[in-house]
Amino acid sequence: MGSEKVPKIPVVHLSKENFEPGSSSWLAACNDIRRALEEYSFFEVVYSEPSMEFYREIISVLEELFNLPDETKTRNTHPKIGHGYMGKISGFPEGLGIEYATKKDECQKFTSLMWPDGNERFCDVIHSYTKIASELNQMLVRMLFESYGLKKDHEPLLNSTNYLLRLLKYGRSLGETNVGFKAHMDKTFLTLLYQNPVNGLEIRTKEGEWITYEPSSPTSFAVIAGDVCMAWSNDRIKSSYHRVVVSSEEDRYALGLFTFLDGVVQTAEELVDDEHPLQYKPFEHQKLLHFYESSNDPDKRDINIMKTFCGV
Ligand SMILES: O=C(O)CCC(=O)C(=O)O
Ligand SMILES: [Fe+2]
Repeated sequence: MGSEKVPKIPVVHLSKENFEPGSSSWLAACNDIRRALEEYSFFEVVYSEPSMEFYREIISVLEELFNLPDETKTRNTHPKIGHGYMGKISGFPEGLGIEYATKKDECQKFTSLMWPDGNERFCDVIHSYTKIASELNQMLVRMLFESYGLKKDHEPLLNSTNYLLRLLKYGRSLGETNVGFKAHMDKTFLTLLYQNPVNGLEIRTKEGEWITYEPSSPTSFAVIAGDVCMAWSNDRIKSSYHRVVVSSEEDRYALGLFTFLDGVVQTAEELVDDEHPLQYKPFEHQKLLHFYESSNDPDKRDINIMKTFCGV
């Protein structure tokens, strides 16, 4: 019998209510999060929300949105790639972005663009979902800082965080065998992904093996480390290389919450020492996005662009 270990995506259980910062279970979870990110750049968090009933609402409003005519969805324009409407091009899902989605008026603006006569239910559901996911993101950042012994330092980072919500649909057209998202690394600090029961998200391990994310419950989120987390952590946490391959007949819906930072981002000085010499110069997150978008390198999705952008 083979004794080879099959790599498994780490799972962390967190609850909004029953979790006292500083308690032993909190500190143990902080360390689990750090270890998961250092080892896999990715983990599953089983959270206390959303309820099953709210989960159904989320998926139902997504179906309603993607059923709108293309000429309505394409009204969602944005100068930044992936922030507005993403058409159905080969290798990518259909997507719609809502920048600053934690703000109710931004959700309202998007809703009015899609439904000029209004759609209060859509607006409320999407805004409430973003609230849940952004609170979870804040808790995770706080725990990550704490696990490195950087107790109070998470506040400036959280205060300068902006959220982009991307709504995604992977639907197979006639004749297509699968639909997906080409392998890439996110240009975020962290990304939180939530989905319907149709799987497809895969991550590549350090050993080069692709493993499928199979969420264990409707309160599971995938947590993905992005390029900015890699620079902040001085390469202790690598950016996750991931892709989506959906071969199911059923449509896959996913919601991605992407975090971007204002101002200058610097590597945490406590994470620089003789064993871990400084890898990245301070940089602006917005300039990183611009650098990536304006690069003509056909392999830019597959390489560590941080080294070229701001490597020491
Ligand atoms: O659909 C997913 O689960 C992943 C999407 C993704 O990787 C992205 O939007 O950057
Ligand atoms: Fe991604």
